[in-house]
Order: sequence, then structure tokens, then C-alpha cells
Amino acid sequence: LYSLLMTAGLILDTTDILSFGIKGNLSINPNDLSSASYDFGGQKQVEPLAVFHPVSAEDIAKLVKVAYESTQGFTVSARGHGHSVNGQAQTSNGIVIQMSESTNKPRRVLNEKLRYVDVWGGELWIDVLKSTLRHGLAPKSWTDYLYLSVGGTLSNAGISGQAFNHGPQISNVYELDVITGKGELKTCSEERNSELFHAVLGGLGQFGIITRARIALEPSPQRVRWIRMVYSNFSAFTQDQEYLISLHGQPPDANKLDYLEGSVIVDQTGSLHNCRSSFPSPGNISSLFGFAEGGVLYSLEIAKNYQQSNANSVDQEIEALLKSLNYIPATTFTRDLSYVDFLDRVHKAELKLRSQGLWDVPHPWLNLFVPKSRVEEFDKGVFKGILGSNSNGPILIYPMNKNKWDKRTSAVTPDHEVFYLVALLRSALDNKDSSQTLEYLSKQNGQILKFCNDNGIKIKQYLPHYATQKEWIDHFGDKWSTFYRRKMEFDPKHILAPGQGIFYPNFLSRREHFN
Ligand SMILES: Cc1cc2nc3c(=O)[nH]c(=O)nc-3n(C[C@H](O)[C@H](O)[C@H](O)COP(=O)(O)OP(=O)(O)OC[C@H]3O[C@@H](n4cnc5c(N)ncnc54)[C@H](O)[C@@H]3O)c2cc1C
Ligand SMILES: Cc1ccn(-c2ncnc3[nH]cnc23)c1
Repeated sequence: LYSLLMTAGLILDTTDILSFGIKGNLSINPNDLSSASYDFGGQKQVEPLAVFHPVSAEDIAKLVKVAYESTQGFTVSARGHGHSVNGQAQTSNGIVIQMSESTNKPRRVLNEKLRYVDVWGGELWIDVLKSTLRHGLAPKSWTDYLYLSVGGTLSNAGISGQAFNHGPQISNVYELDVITGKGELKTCSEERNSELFHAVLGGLGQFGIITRARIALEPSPQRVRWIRMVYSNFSAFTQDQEYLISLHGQPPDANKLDYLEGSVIVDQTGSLHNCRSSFPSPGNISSLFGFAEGGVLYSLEIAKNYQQSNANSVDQEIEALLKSLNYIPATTFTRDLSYVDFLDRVHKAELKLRSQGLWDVPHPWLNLFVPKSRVEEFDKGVFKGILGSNSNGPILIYPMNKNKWDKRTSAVTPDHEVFYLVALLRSALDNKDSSQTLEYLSKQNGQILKFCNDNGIKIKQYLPHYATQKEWIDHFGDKWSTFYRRKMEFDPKHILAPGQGIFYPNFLSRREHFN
């Protein structure tokens, strides 16, 4: 193996690796290389030179130091659970580090009194949840799907229906251990190495590899009351959502909502493959299309967490909340389930889709932040226009409060106090229906981006993917100068996370990188 790296000119001689006392296993096993070359998007397959199975953070630091000090140079890409969709965790000219394996990860340390847990950067959120629940605690902010790594979601933001209240996951981190592109292992927080701390949060893996995250916890609820209601009018749908998120933090506590997400139903068959698969009985939705304006219905999901002991007050609180909303009468559907079952809802959808061979398919996903002031136009032009009647997967739309996002982080949001996440989470099927193919859906995504650009709707991509550095500079806007300065400070050779396609390694010619 070392001779392979030597012939690839990646290391001067075996002493490079051995002399650094690296303990982890550097593998060129075809299965290792193959699993590191795919991701959930199924659109890019890029094979690394080798795959590293680290035994500790120090091990990773030594490997990055070899990359940083070697003459020829090679890139290093941390891979969490590989659930990116555009090759963000891949590299063709370097080593992929498998962060989320079950073996060899440092154990979690939970502090009940100070309400935080220290976890390995490759830990999956489902495992963080199950371990903290044993202490009656849980993280505050989530993603819809929990089989994602802590490092992967903190490198983006980590959002779901709790974000309007608690902010994204990157707003609920006290401290990180990070390995910079120079191979330095640093502890960072608001108070210590704060520039690195803010850079890494939402930093798309560009500034360092997260090996430990200190996550804020709160007392965990036992139960969740989860209610879905259907709207035919988009303005009523969005005004109710904005009203509900304006209530958080205001008395009485009875108004408190713990989760809010909307979704768009354009597909009248209500088939499992197309609708918001985490809520049951899509069938009763198709019967409502008679109410639909422009062939589109909207589903609003709210949830209140509660302890078994105050189950009876939840009914009144929800009734009071529903009274002020303008959904289609008698379309409420209520479920009551355990906290872990609610949070793990998308995994249930995964199992159903897997059983039908609909999970391991290409996912041309498009996630946008849309300013509140432009969301009506977006509805008319996209949901009632470009999309047509095929959604091919969940279409989420819910508002967030910008004041819950720390502007010092690398995360990019629109310059508006309230903005919506619009998530087009489609699956491409290679079947007779030409409107479900990868090519068709990718082209439609391009039409949606063109619609926003032509109409001056200043969206920002979440989980961003661009083809040129000029588009990246436009994406970051007035954050670009800070982003670039931080890259030069923490990863001057541009070794880290090349799969994002923002910087090309400056030990390769530009041609080699972009071909
Ligand atoms: C079914 C599904 C549902 C999803 N739902 C949501 C959702 O509700 N909300 C949401 O916010 N996102 C959601 N996502 C997107 C998800 O948060 C991102 O794709 C995330 O990056 C995936 O985590 P991962 O561990 O698979 O990352 P990977 O794909 O392995 O890596 C993602 C990026 O982060 C870098 N990286 C990985 N680990 C580290 C680390 N330890 N340190 C530094 N950089 C690292 C990689 O180099 C890469 O650039 C969903 C994705 C899927 C597939
Ligand atoms: C591929 C797939 C199947 C279901 N989903 C989802 N369903 C509901 N909410 C989601 N959020 C992210 N992915 C989601 C995603």
C-alpha cells in the first residue's frame, strides 16, 4: 500500500506514514474504495486513492500532517454517513477518512448537570439520541432523518421543524475538537479559538475535521402529539405558519409549539413514493383535491412535546391553537407517539421505500432558502407551475427565524428575518414515465433556479452545490472574504473536503482539478 502511495507520488517513502506513528488502517480494499466512492445522491462516483480507518483523533491529525507536509501533496476528505447528494464527501486525488464506522470511536461523555454530551464527529444522531435518552436528556435541534453524522450535519447547519425555536443544530454546539488542514488538533468554542469554531460550523468541511462535538441537551419529553392539517390556499397556509412560529418564547407556555413543518402535495394519487411519506394515510388527501387551487394542496404538521403526567392539558392547548388556524375544516389527523418514534419518523419511510426498491435510487435534491416576501411568487411559479403534477418525493416548506442563526458561522441564509426552507427531495426512477428520470428532474431543478434568477428572487441553496468558483463567490456574497481568509488560515493547501468543489488543491494545476 505504501508503495502505491509512493508511486502515486503522494508520500516520499514509507517513513512518511510509518514515521508519524499512524495506527489506523490505510486500505485499498476494493470494497472500501467502492463504498467511499458513492453517496446518497447516486449521481457522482469518484474513487479515492485509499480509505483511512482511524483509531483516534490524533491518528487523523497525523495523516493530515503527512498530507500537509508531503511534497506532492494529496487531499483528505472526511466522510460521515455519505448522505450527501453531489459528491461532497468524495475525492479523486487523495484519501477518504471513514468517520462513521462502528469500531474504534471514542466513547460519549455526558454531563447531566451542565446538560451537554461530548460525541465523536462520526457519531450518527440516532445513536446520540438513544444514548442521551437513557439519562432523560436529548439534543434540542434535529434533522428530519437521524442516520446522518454529527460532523456531516454540523458542516451544513442541521435543520428540521424545531429550527424556528432552537435554531439549527449549529446553534446548539458548545465546543468542538477540530483537525485543521495543517494537521493541528485544536479545541474551539465561543471563548477559545473562536474564529475556527465559527468557521467550521456550516463550513462544508473546508476548515477542519470535527472529531468531537459538545452538544447542548434539554430534558427529554416522553410523548409527542403530532397533528397534520390540509390547506387549499397558499396564503392561509403560510400566514398560519408564520403566526405559529411568532408565538415561540411568548407566554403563555400553552402556545408553545415544538415542531412545525409544511409540505406541498402536487401529486393527486398520493402515492407513497411521492407524498410526505412520514405521515400515514395519504389516501384521504387525494379525495381533497376538489378543494385544490391550481391543482396543489398544502399539508401543515405541528407537534407538541409533553410528559405523560400532563397529557390531559395537551388536548386543550392544541384545541386553542387549532381554533386560530385556517385549514380545510375536518382535515386534521392526529397521532400520539413516543419522542424517539417521532424523531425517527423518516427511518420508517426509509424502510418502506427500501422494501419497494425505491431508496437506493438517484436523488437529484434541491434545497433552497426563500425569503418570506417572495414565497408567494415561488408558489405560483414553481408549485403551481414548473413542477406539474409529479413530485417524485417529499416537497417540504417551512419558515425559520434568522435571529436563531449566528451570523459569525459559515452558514449562508437570505438577508431576511424570516425565510423558508423549500426542499425538493425527489427520487429519480428509471421507468417508463419520462417525468421521473434523473435527467428530467435535474433539468426541472435547473428551471426552478432559472425562475428564481429571472425574477430576482434572492434564494440561497442549502446543502449547496455549484460548478464554478464564481458561483460559490456569489453564493457566499458578503461572507466570501471571511470564508476565503479562514480557508487560507486553516487549510492553506486546500487539502480538506475537495468534493465540495469550492477550492482546488493548490498542489495540483487548475486543469487537473476541474477535469
Ligand atoms: C434521507 C435524508 C434526509 C435528510 N434530512 C435532512 C434534514 O432534515 N435536515 C438537514 O439539515 N439535512 C438533511 N439531510 C442532509 C444531510 O444533513 C447532509 O447531507 C449531511 O451532510 C449528511 O451527513 P453525512 O454524515 O452523510 O455527511 P457526508 O455526506 O459523509 O459528508 C458531508 C460533508 O461534510 C463533510 N464531513 C463529514 N464528516 C465531517 C467531519 N467529521 N468533520 C468535517 N467535515 C465532515 C464531508 O467531507 C462532506 O463535505 C438529509 C439527507 C438525507 C439523505
Ligand atoms: C428519500 C426520502 C424519503 C423520505 N424522505 C423524507 N421524508 C420526510 N421528510 C424528510 N426530510 C428529509 N427527507 C425526508 C426522504
